[in-house]
Formats: sequence, C-alpha cells, structure tokens
Amino acid sequence: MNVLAVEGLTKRYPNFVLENITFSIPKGRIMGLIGKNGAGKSTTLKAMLNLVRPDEGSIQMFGKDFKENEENCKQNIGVVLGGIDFYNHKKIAQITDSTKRFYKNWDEAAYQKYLQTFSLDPQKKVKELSTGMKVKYMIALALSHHAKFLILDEPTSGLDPVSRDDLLGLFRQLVRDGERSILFSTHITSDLEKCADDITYIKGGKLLRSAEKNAFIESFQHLKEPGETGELTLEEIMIRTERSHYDI
Ligand SMILES: Nc1ncnc2c1ncn2[C@@H]1O[C@H](COP(=O)(O)OP(=O)(O)OP(=O)(O)O)[C@@H](O)[C@H]1O
Repeated sequence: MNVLAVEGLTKRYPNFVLENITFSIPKGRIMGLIGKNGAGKSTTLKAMLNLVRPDEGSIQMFGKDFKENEENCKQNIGVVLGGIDFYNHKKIAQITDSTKRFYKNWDEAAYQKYLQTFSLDPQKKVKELSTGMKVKYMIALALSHHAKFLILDEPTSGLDPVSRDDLLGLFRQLVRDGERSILFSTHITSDLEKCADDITYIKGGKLLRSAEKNAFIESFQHLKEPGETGELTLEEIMIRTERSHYDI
C-alpha cells in the first residue's frame, strides 16, 4: 500500500513552474527528495499539502484523496517545514499545550517519553535549543499524536555530522516496524546513502527520476567517464547531472 501517491502535481509561479510531478511512497519506507537550490523541493512539499494551492494534480494520502480528507489526513501526519523560529520566545511546554489541542489522539505518556528520550527540557525556550534539538522536538510532537507519515523539509541542514548521523539513525528506527513512513527533502546526498530506501530527484521544477535507491543509482551509470569502475555516488550523479559550462 502507498502512504502517498502524487500525480501530475503542477504549481505555477511567475518565474518558476513545478511541472507534472508524479511519485509514490510505499508504506514503511523512507524517501529522499533531492535537487539543487531552487529546484522545487519545498514547493513540491507545500503544494502536496495544500499549503500553496496547486494548479493541477492529485494527491492520495493513506489511500484517500488528500483535499477531500485534509483534516483527517493531517491528524495522521507530522510536518516539519522550515523550523519553529518564530516562536523563539516561547517555552517548549507552551508550544506543546497549543499544539496538542489540535490532535484527537494526543498521547501525553508518549510525549513525556519522547521528551526524555531526546533529552528535551520543556521549560527551555525555543531560542535556547540547538538546531538538532529543534528538529527532535518537532519529531517528538509528531510521534506523540502517533503520526504515521512524517514530511520534513531539509531536517538535517545546519546539523553537524554527529547530530546528522544521530537523526538519520532515528529515522531508520522510526520505520523499522513498517508502520511509519518518511519523506524528507535534502541536498545532502550522503544523508540518502545512509538512510533512504527510495529517491526522487527534481531538476528545474521537473521530475528527473523517482526510484528505489539502487535502481536509481544504476539508472545513472551512463554518466560514468571512460575507465571508471564501481558505481557512481549520489553526489557524483547530482554534480554530473547539474554541471554548468561557462563560456568565458
Ligand atoms: N511564494 C512564491 N512566489 C513566487 N515564487 C516562489 C514562491 N515560492 C518559491 N518560489 C520559487 O520557486 C522556485 C523553487 O523554490 P523551492 O523553495 O521550491 O526550491 P527548493 O528546491 O526547495 O530550494 P532550496 O534547496 O534552496 O530550499 C524558486 O525559484 C523560488 O523562487
């Protein structure tokens, strides 16, 4: 079963078009959404969640039409798009209080457990949290209402290598029982080598490829240079695909 099926998603801005994006995520898997700066990763996530109005396309989430079941779907997802920085002066406890009212299946015992697991002090203000702690707090909120699908926009950006590895390890643990799925955007390709099952690559607002990770890597082997042996890394694939040629 697919947790998400995006079909023909199109969003037109005056100077940018996200065009006809189609991909799906089977339940229990981690998909990485890659593309260089400005490729359309955030626009894909926002349009998919109806946070910006798509011009075309359909979204199925948990097997149902997202637009027709938006409230119900939102009860079952955790979304982390670009931080909680505008609540800088609020304490964790205050943000949690206003957040939990929204969720029918809020689980206070689970929330307390995740605060402990992630060493989060509810009396701390957001501005006192490190980047990694902010992401973990958002994940704790999502897990405390038993979100089955996490959608995260560049969750590892700004993290040091150790915190990044820690977070990617947590992602793997979260999907281990096959009940949760994760979609996250990144331009740090090594994140995906460690953690993703599937990869979707967007270039200039268009879908270049969406496939299981090994099949994805295999499909770019034509980019190898003569004499090169072994598989290309995701970084090599991206750099070779995006390489600019300057006539100077
Ligand atoms: N609200 C908006 N109005 C007009 N154009 C927008 C808007 N939001 C995004 N864009 C444009 O859409 C394009 C894609 O932006 P988007 O943020 O989706 O890229 P991205 O792949 O997430 O990039 P990054 O890795 O830098 O975060 C950019 O050219 C951006 O200027």
